[in-house]
Amino acid sequence: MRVVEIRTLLTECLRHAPGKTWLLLILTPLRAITPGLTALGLQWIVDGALSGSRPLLIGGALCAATAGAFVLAGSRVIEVQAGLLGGDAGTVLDRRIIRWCATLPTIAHLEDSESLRRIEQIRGLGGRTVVTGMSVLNVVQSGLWLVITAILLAWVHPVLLVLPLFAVPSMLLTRTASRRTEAARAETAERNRAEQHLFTTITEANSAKELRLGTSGAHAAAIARRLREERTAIIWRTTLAVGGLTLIGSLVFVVAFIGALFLTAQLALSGVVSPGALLLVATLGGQIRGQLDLLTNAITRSARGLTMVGHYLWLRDLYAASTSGTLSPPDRLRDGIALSGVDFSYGGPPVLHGIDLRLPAGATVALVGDHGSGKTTLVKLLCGFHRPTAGTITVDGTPLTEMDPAGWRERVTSAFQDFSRFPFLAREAVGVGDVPRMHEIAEAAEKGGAAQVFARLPEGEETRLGKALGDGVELSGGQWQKIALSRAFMRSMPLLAVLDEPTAALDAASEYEVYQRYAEAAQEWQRATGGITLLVSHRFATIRMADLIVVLDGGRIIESGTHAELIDRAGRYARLYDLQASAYQ
Ligand SMILES: Nc1ncnc2c1ncn2[C@@H]1O[C@H](COP(=O)(O)OP(=O)(O)OP(=O)(O)O)[C@@H](O)[C@H]1O
Repeated sequence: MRVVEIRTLLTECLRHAPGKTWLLLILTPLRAITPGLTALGLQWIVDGALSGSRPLLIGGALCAATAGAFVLAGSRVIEVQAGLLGGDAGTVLDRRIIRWCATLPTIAHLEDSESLRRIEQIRGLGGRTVVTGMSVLNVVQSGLWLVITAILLAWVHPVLLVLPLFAVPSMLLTRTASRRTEAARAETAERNRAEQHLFTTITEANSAKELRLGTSGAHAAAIARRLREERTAIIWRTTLAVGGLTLIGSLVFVVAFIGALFLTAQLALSGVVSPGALLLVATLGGQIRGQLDLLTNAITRSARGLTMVGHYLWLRDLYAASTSGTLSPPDRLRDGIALSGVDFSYGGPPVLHGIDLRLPAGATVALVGDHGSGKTTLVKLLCGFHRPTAGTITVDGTPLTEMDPAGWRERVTSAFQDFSRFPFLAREAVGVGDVPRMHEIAEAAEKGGAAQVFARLPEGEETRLGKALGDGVELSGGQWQKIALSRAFMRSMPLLAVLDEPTAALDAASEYEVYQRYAEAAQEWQRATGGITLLVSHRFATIRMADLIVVLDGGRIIESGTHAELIDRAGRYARLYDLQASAYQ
């Protein structure tokens, strides 16, 4: 039993639409008495007619009519109320889910396939809120119906009590079948997502060049075909198994039902029960399978819906845990940012080990290392996108986890190698770097190089970029980078400014120039706020400008110091520096 999930659902419905919820809570289980009332009514009508008893005939007709009226009117009321409740509570839940997904400060859930699967399943929760709630109520209704049916059958003859038992194997097999369907759904969801991702990659302008020049296009198409074939095989296997299981279950019950009718007919012939009892048993017995199907469907639907509610609770807890910090970041850094014993893993083997590092206030720090050595991961931890698996990060002595993530993010600016290509107007693509100051882009556009890009656009900064939101102008890789860099310049007083290879598409001279310009601009706010600039680059002309250089290898810090100190030490940094210098000679 998923008590927590059911309680959450009930609480949400009662909070947003108490009247409709109470009405459904009362009316739905009441539906359980209608089939029994109909069967009893029919028996009395037959017995009344055969014995000439007017009260029995009228009583039977009243019973059957009341049950019929309730089925018609009650079900309509339930349907309408459930629809309205779905609108009320479902909309609130959907809005909340979107807000949590959009504002969750950490990004671990977007880099892990299990979390992505959960998020994909949560997406439809709003629309399914009432379906799930009604399914839970239908389980209660069908359970009650079963009890009433058992009492009526036992009243005819105690042996008939075993009839519903013969429907149990059928029910269990149907449940097994629906579990298999559920498992197949989960198994195909991941392939479906991978297939969609491949389709997007194949049809995106960005990847078109590589796909056409290399053999990766054919490779991607082959993977998509394999995923589709695997998906179809899973669906076929499941459909066959599910069909076989439900057929066996149905056959068992049909044999038992025929036996029950035969027994009642014998009892009626020998005068032990009235002839009307045969109609009662036929009516109730004929409904057992259908009602048990309703029960198993209701169980399956509630299980699926409650799994979604479970995912919703997971997202809620994730959101609560990652936004638990409340402290505001300092106005200015006095000491700096310190990492102590920091380990990190993306779920597999650790990618950062025992990082002890102090980034002094007002300094420019460069991270150096081979591809995959952990530079971007370290940057992501400092931005608060991930939390360390062990160890602490403190800002002027305050743990980052205790800080309000939104507040910290407002004091961090960043430009990444995999920067976003926002399909907005050119000025907006820069301005979103600091939404409250969105219209003051001139300085940032100048410093980051976007001003040069604007000058070449047909409608200047009013030009729409990219093709995703209309027929905009497509930019070159370097031009997009200048837009991204300018966006990073929008925050005027950051405590941490990250430049993680945002200039990789520029040549070495242009990168040097950009960083020079950046360093000049940074001096002002570094003095004013004690802010730290964190550079990630593979180019030593840029790296050597930093006050502190940190060399990473396999997720560990192997050297740190100024350029001069590291050259004197003649270690890894000095060797890499010599290698690059000799390549330029
Ligand atoms: N989202 C992720 N999920 C799982 N593993 C990841 C993820 N991102 C990075 N890694 C792994 O973490 C390690 C460090 O990666 P990271 O991106 O931090 O390296 P890097 O030094 O920035 O590399 P580069 O110079 O190529 O940008 C690598 O082994 C990489 O495979």
